[in-house]
Amino acid sequence: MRKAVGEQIVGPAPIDADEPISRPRSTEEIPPSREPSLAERYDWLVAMINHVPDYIYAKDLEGRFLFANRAIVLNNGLERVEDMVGLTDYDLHPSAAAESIAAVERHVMESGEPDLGLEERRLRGNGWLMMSRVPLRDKAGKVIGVVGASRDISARKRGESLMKAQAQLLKAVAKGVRLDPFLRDVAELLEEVIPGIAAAVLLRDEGAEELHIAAACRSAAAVSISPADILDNPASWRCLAISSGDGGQHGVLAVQESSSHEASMFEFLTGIAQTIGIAIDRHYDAERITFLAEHDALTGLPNRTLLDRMLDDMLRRADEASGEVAVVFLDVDNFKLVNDSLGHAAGDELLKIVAHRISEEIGRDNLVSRIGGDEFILALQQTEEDFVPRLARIREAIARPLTLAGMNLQLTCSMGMACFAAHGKTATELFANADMAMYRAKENGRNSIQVFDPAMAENARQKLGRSEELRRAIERDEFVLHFQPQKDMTSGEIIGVEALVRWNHPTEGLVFPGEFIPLAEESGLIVPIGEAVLRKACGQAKKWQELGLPPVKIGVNMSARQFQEPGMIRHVAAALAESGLEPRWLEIEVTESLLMRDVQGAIMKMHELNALGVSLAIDDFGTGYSSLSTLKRFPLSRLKIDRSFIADIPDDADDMAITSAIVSLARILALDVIAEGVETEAQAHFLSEAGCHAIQGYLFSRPIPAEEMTRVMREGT
Ligand SMILES: Nc1nc2c(ncn2[C@@H]2O[C@@H]3COP(=O)(O)O[C@H]4[C@@H](O)[C@H](n5cnc6c(=O)[nH]c(N)nc65)O[C@@H]4COP(=O)(O)O[C@H]3[C@H]2O)c(=O)[nH]1
Repeated sequence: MRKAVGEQIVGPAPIDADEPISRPRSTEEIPPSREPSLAERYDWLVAMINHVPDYIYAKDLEGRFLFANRAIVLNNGLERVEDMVGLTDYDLHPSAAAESIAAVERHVMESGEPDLGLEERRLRGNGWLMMSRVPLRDKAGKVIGVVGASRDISARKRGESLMKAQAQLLKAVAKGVRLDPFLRDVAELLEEVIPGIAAAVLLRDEGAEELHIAAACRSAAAVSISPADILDNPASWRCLAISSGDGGQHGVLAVQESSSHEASMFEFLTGIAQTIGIAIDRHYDAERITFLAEHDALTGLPNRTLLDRMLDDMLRRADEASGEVAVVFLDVDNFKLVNDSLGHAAGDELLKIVAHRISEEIGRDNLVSRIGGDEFILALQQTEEDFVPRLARIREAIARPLTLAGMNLQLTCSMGMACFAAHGKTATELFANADMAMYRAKENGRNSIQVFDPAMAENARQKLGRSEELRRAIERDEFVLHFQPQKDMTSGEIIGVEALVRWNHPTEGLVFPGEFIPLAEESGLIVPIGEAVLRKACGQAKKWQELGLPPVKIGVNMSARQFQEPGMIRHVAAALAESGLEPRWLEIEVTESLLMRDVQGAIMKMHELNALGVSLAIDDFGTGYSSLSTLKRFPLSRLKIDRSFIADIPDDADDMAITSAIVSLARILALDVIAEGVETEAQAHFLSEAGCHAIQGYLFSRPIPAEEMTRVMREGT
C-alpha cells in the first residue's frame, strides 16, 4: 500500500539552489505561538505543492530532475520523489519526446526568457497539458536550471473541440447541405471527437410513425443495429430527442451509455441532436421551396421551369439516339365556360381531375406540365406505338364523364403536336409549332388532335403580316363604311340603316369584314377599328339628318372583344358627343353568343348603354341557344333573325317554323323583329305572313357607299 504523500516525497529545492535538498520536518513539530521557521515554511510549501493536481518540477542545466511533485512522480509510474531526482527525460520517455522537451527547456535556460502557456499533447495517455517553464537562477541571478509547471487542459481542449465540431455542423446547416451526407458527416464527426462512441440517428419519414436508422457511427455497437435493438434497451442506449421547429419530433440521436461519458458530453450531444433537428427542418423547407419553384401549386405537376429542364434532357437523349420526342400542347375545351358558370373552385377541381387523368394515362418516362390556366404541355418519348394513338387515349381519359358541383360533365380537349426533330430541334421551336397546331385544332371545331404541318407556320406568318397591315390601316384610316337599308314592307319606308365596315386596301381594293374582323378580334385591333366605325357611323347619321333626310336608326356591329373592353361605354358616349347625334338614333348590334358568354356582365353593360339612350339589337338571333328566361333579362329593343334561317325559305320547313317562332317570341317579349339576308320575294312574302314586316337584304339593296345611300334615302326607295 502506498504511503501518504507528505511522508514519502522529498520537497523541491529552495530558491537558494546552493543549499542541499534535505528532508523536511513534520508540521506537528511547530510550536503554535511563534513565527514559523524557514524549515517549517519549506515543509508547508512542499505539502501544498504535493497536493495540487498540476505537475511541478525543477531540473538542472543538464536536464536532471532536482525536484518533482507527487502528481508528476505518479504520472511517470514512480512512487517517491527520490526515484525521480537525478533522472532525465531520456530515462523516462522515448528519445524523440525527451528531445523535444529538452529543446524547449534548453531554449529557456539559454535565453533566460520564460516560456509560458505552451499547449502540448500528453506523453503518457490521452489528453493535453499546458506547460510553463521559467529559468531557475541562483542568488547571483545566474541560470542554473529550469522550473516547469504544467496543467492538464484535456477537459478544456475537449470542450473546445466539441464546440468546434458543433460549429462546423451548424455552418454546414447554414450553407444548406443535403441531408444524407450531412447525417453521415455527423456520425463521422462524433467518432472523431468522441473516440469509440456508439451512436445512431433514428428518423421517421414525413407522416410515418416508424423510426429507421438514417446514419450510425462505424463502431461495433452501432453498426448493423436495428431501431428495435436501441429502443427496447433504454438501459444501454440514451435517446436524445431530435425536435422539429413546429414542436414535433423528427426522431432521436441514440448514444450507447458508457461510464466514460461525462455530463458535458451529453450536453454536447443534446446540442448535436438540436442541430440535426434544424438541418432536417431546413431540408424539408428547402425541399418544399424547390418543389414550389418547379411545380404548379394547384395540380402538383411540373411547371414551365422544370418542363424546360426535363425537356432539354429528353431532347438531348433523343438527339444522341436519333430518336423522336413529341411535344404536345393540350387545352381543355370551353374551360372558361365551366369556370364562369360553376365558379373558380369547381374550375380548380376540374383542372386537378384533368391533371390526374393525364398523369395516369401518360405513363412513366413521359412528362406532363401545367403552364397556366387550362393549358398543359406533354412531352412523350418514342415507343413502338405511334404518338397519335397514345394521345387519343389521353383524350379518351379526359373525356370520361365526371360530376362537378353536382353537374354531370364530359370534357373534350384540343391537342397540337410537334415532333423532334422533324418539326423543330429546340424546345422553343417545338413549343411554337405545337401551339400553332393546337390553334388549328381549335379552329377546326375543337376536340381534335392536330399534328404540326409547315403550312401552318406559313399561315401564321401570313396572319402576322396581315396584323401588321391592319395596324397600319388603322393609322392611315383606311376603313370605310357601307350602309344597307332596312325597310318596312307595309309602308315601304326605310326604317333603318346598318353600317358595315370595309377595308379600302391600297393594293387589294375593298376587303370585306369576313376577311379581317376575325383577325382583328384575335389581335385586339378590333377595339380601335370599332371606335373608328362608331365615330364614322354616328357622324354619317348626323350628316343625313343635317341634309334634311328623314331620321333613321343606324345599326353598328359590336364584337365580343369590343363589348368587353372596359372603355366601351366611354367610346360610345364620345362618338355620340363628337357627332352630335342623339343617342336614340344609334342601335348597337351584338351577337347572341357574345351575350351568352357572360350573361350577368352583358346585362350590366347593356343597362349602361340603355342609360346613355342607345338601343340594342341581337344580331344572328336563333344561333346562340338563349332561353326565354335569359332573353327576358336583356334590355333589348330588337331581334334580328339570322340570315341562315331565311336562306332556305320557302324550301325548308324547319327554318320556316323557327322563323315563325322567333317572330312570336319577339311579340311575346314586346320586341321589334327584323329579318336579314332577304333575297327573294318568296322570303319577303313568308315573313310578312309570319308577322315580320321589317326586312334587310339584297332584295332591296346590297350594302352601298354613303353617297349612294344618300341618294336612296332621298328617293325613299
Ligand atoms: N348572302 C346575303 N348576305 C347579305 C344579304 N344582305 C346583307 N348581307 C350581308 O350580311 C352581313 C350582315 O351583317 P352581319 O350579320 O352583322 O355580319 C357582319 C358583321 O358580323 C361583321 N361586321 C361588319 N361590319 C362590322 C363592324 O363595323 N364591326 C364589327 N364588329 N363587325 C362587323 O361582318 C359580318 C359580315 O359583314 P358583310 O360582309 O358586310 O355582310 C353583311 C351583309 O353584306 C343578303 O341578302 N344575302
